[in-house]
Amino acid sequence: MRNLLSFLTRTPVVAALLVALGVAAEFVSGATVQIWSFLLVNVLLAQSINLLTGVAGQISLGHAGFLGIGAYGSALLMKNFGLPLPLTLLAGAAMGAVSGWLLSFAAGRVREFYLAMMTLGFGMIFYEVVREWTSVTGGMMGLSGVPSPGLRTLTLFGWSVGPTAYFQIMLAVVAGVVWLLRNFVTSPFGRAFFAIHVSEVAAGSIGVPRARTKRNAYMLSAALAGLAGGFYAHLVGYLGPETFGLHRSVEVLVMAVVGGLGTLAGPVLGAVVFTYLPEKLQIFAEYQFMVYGLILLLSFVLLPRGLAGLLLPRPRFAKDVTPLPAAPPAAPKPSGSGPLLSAEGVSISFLGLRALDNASVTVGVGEILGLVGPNGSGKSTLVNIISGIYRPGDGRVTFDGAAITGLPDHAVARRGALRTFQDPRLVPAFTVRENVLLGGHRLYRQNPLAAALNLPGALREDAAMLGRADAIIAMAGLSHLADTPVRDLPYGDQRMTELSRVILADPRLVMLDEPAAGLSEVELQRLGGLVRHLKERGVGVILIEHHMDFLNELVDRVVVLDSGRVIYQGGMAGMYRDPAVVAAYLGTETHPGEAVHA
Ligand SMILES: Nc1ncnc2c1ncn2[C@@H]1O[C@H](COP(=O)(O)OP(=O)(O)OP(=O)(O)O)[C@@H](O)[C@H]1O
Repeated sequence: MRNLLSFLTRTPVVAALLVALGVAAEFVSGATVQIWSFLLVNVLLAQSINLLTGVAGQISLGHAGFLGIGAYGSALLMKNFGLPLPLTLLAGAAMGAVSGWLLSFAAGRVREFYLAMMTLGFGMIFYEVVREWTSVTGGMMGLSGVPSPGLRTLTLFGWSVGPTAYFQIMLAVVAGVVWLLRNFVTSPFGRAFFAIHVSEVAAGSIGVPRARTKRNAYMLSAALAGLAGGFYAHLVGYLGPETFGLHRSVEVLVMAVVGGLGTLAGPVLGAVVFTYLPEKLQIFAEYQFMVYGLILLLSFVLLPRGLAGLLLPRPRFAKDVTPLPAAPPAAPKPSGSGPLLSAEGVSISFLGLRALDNASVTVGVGEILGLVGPNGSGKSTLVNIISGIYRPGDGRVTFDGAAITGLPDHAVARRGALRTFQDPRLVPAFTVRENVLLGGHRLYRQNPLAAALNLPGALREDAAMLGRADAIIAMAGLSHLADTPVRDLPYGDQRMTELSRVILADPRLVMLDEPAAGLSEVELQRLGGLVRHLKERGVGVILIEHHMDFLNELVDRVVVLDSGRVIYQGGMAGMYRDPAVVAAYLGTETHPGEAVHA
C-alpha cells in the first residue's frame, strides 16, 4: 500500500493523474464535478493552514476570516465593478495576504494559547463585520447574484464558463499552487519556517529573523485562504456569514491535522476525507455528528502524524538536487588590527541577581578561548549576550570591528558569529543533512520567488550548499546517518549535527556551550578535530567546557568566571596554580588533566 502511494506521489505520476482528472470531469455528472470543485477549495484551505500551523508552527483559529475576505473581495469586485475572474481571484488572494500581514503584527508577539485566542478573536470580528455591514455584504440575508458557473453567469475573456470548465481552471491553479508550495517548503525559506516552529531561539542563532519570518508565514497562508475564498464565492454564487464562522475555522484546522500537519500530501488527504465524510455519514441520520466526532477522536489518538504519516513515506525538506563537489575551504580571513571579538565591562542582572559583573573577554582570529567556572558563574549568560539573546545592562560588545551590543540574535548570526546550545536545538523531523542545511541560511542569495519557481540559479545554489553540507557531515563522521531524522539519534550525534550546522554557516566566530557533555571518546576526538579545523580556517572559538582534558588539548587561553566576575585569564597551566581559581572552581583535589564536575 505504502509503495503504491509513494509511487502515486511522484511528480510525473501526479501530473498524469491530474490531466486524467481534468479529462474525466467531462464525462461525470454535474453533482460529481461540484463535489470535486469543493474538494479543491478544501485542498487550498488545508494547504493554507498547513503552511501557517504545520510548517511555521503558528496556530490559527480564525482562518475562515481569511477565506471570507477573499470570498467577499472577489465576489464584490466582479459583481459591482465587473473585474474579470483572474483579477478578482488575484485581488482576493492579495486582500487575504494584506489581512494576514496586518494580523501578524499582533499575533507574531504571542504564542500558543494566547495566539489561539487572538486568531479566534480575528475570526469572530470578521464574522460580526460581515453580519453588520449590510450595505456591502448583504448581512444575514447574504450576498446573492455573484457570477457563477452553475448559473452560467461567469465569463472569462468573453466565454461563458460552465461548471466543468471552472473545475478544470481550479484544478490547474491548485496543482500549480501545490507545486510552488512544494518547492518553497523544500527551500531555505521553507526550512526557516520549520526552524521558527521548533525553536525561535535556535532559528535566531542561524540568522532567521523571527518576526519577519512569521509575518511571511501569515501573509502567504492568508493569501492561499483568500484565493480559496475567491474560488468558493464563484463556485456557489451566494455568500452568507454562516459559512465563515468558527466551525469553518475549526474544520479547516482539523482537516489539516487529520491529513497530517507539516506535509504537503497531508492536507490533500485531509481535504478528501472532509469533503466526502459528511456526505457519507448521512446514512447515520441524526447520529451523524456523533459518528463524525468519534472518527475525529480516534484519528487524533491513533494517527499522531495524520493520514500522511501512516500512509506515505517521510517527506523531504530539501530539494532533490545532485550535490556539487564542495570547494576547498576558504583561506583564513586576514586578521584586522584588533581582536575578532571583544566584550568589555559587560554586566547583567536578573531580578537583582548579578549574573555578570563587569566581565571582559577577547577572542582573536583563529584563537580558541576556554570559558570555565562553576555552575551558575555566568558562562552561558556571557555567550547569550554576545550572540544577541540577552541585551547587557552595561558594557560593550564589538565583533569584527563593529559594535554589536544589543543587536538581535539573527543579526549577530548573519554577521558570522554563531553558536550551539547546551541542549542541541534541532528540527526533530529533519534528517541530519536537512538540519545541517539550516546552517547555510545566512549564505543563500536566492529569493523566495526563485526558490518557489525552482529557477536554475536557485537550484545551482542548493546543489552547491548540499555539496558543502555533505563534506562537513563526512568530516563530523555522520555520513552514514545523513538521511536519518535526528529525533531517532543519540545525544552525541545530535551535538555533532548542531556543530556541523554551525560550520556550514562559514562562521568567523563560534561559541560552543558544553559541546563535550555526554560524548564518547571517539566522538570527543571528532569534536576536537572539527574545532581544530575551525581554528585553521581563522575562526575564533569560545568553548564553554568542564572537561579539562578536552580543553587542555585545544585551547590557547582560558577565562575563568566566578559569580559573574572574571577571576583569571591566561594559559591552562597558570590556571591550575591560581589560588582564586582553585578555591572557586577546581578545588584542592583536582590535578591537570582531570575532568571537573562543577
Ligand atoms: N533568563 C534568566 N533569568 C533569570 N536568571 C538567569 C537567567 N539566565 C541566567 N540566569 C542566572 O544567571 C546565573 C548565571 O547563569 P549561567 O547559565 O550563565 O551560568 P553558567 O556558568 O553557564 O552555568 P552552567 O555551567 O550550569 O551552565 C545563574 O544564577 C542563573 O540562574
